Amino acid sequence: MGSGEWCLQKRDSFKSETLVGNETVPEIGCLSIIVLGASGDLAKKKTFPALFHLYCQGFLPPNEVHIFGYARTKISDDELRNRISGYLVSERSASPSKDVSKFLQLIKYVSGSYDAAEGFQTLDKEISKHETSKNSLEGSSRRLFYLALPPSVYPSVCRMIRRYCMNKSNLGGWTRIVVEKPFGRDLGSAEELSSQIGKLFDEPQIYRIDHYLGKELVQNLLVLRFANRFFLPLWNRDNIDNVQIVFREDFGTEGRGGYFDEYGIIRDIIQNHLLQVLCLVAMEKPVSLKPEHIRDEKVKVLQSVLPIKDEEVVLGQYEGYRDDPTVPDHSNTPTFATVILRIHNERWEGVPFILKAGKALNSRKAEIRVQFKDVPGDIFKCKKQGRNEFVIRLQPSEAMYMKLMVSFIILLCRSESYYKLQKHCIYVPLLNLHID
Ligand SMILES: NC(=O)C1=CN([C@@H]2O[C@H](COP(=O)(O)OP(=O)(O)OC[C@H]3O[C@@H](n4cnc5c(N)ncnc54)[C@H](OP(=O)(O)O)[C@@H]3O)[C@@H](O)[C@H]2O)C=CC1
Ligand SMILES: O=C1O[C@H](COP(=O)(O)O)[C@@H](O)[C@H](O)[C@H]1O
Repeated sequence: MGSGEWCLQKRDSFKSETLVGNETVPEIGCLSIIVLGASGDLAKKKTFPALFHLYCQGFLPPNEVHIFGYARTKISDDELRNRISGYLVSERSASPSKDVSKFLQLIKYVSGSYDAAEGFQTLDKEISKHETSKNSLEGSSRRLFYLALPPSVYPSVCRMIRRYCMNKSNLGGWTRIVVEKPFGRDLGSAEELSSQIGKLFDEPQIYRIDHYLGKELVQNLLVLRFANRFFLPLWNRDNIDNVQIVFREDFGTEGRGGYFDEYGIIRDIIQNHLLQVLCLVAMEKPVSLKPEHIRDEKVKVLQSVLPIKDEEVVLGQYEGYRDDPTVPDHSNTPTFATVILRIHNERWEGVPFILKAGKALNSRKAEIRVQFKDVPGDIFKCKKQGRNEFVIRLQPSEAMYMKLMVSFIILLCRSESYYKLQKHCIYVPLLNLHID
């Protein structure tokens, strides 16, 4: 396959095999995907669009998959469909509007609270109705619960699922839950959450996710670092001056105050997305690509981070944040933060990792900027000499580029202006060449 070509593998469905006792049994039942918090921002911007992409690629065949939305807001099936339809974009489909309307027909909405039996009993009835209509043998069907909700409600929602909505017996079917970040508010609440969910579900049933790990260039970080000789000798304190990991968004909370104000930008972005990226940038080579080996190396990085100094933290809140009706009038929650982390180990001693995140800024961008040290013994005596940088732009328009020093003459030598320049040029300045 030539570079730049897409590799799209069509699968018939998500069916595979599941372990029942000591035996593997083929999955034969139908699949229900239940999005809890379906009225919210994550659901409309990311979860339903992601399901739509899977549907368009043939992973969610309508004869065996149904999707349920659940939240407290009292809306009809069609109202939910209208809320999300504008976010469903299929660039590669021949008939996008047909795909959208077929996909929307797979969705049913159930309204109910997150801590009372009634809503979850109704939800269970609706799921069972769908399973029966597909002639799915009781116990063979698969139920995937996606919690697009603030972490404060995970324990009660998990209890309700456990009590009222589990797959009924063990005939190759299963019940799984997907939980979003942030996982709690601090160490104590994260440990408590883990133990609460752990009492209700076995570890293989629980999926904790961070969608930054699914971004193409984040997935590429290990390959970049450990499959390219180029970077091996440079990636350390001898050559790198600082690393900046930056997230900026050009919109504010937009009605998400119910979740955001309780957590703030540090818990929303830095503690999870940016720390995951930091770990991949800073970690040592794992023994293999097994998840446990990668996790072990990430944990070592986190264990080596020194306590943060107050003078190396800046917090801010954008003007107008409190005008959002879902935000309390006197909120002190930060919507911007810069934090310097220092990793106390042989590779990174003395190299600041500058983490920045902010909402309602002037542009939308997420990037990793590695700034190299100045070249020793500069013979060019050029005060404008910039630093070498290696930049990985995670979004928008994924890119990797380097900032290198070159001479002006070389840059223009193939263009007409070179010849014009030659006549006048006595002094050749150094240029910061930006290769995108
Ligand atoms: N938005 C995004 O792009 C992303 C968000 N996430 C994570 O997803 C989760 C949800 O975020 P998001 O959808 O943005 O947030 P929202 O504020 O949109 O909340 C989602 C839904 O949860 C319910 N809800 C909100 N606040 C509360 C509350 N205090 N108690 C009970 N229910 C509440 C509301 O539904 P109703 O009132 O109808 O019940 C709301 O529609 C968070 O953990 C966030 O970190 C992760 C990745 C990206
Ligand atoms: O997790 C979150 O991420 C989004 C930004 O995600 P992106 O993939 O569009 O960069 C952010 O808006 C939200 O506040 C946060 O909860």
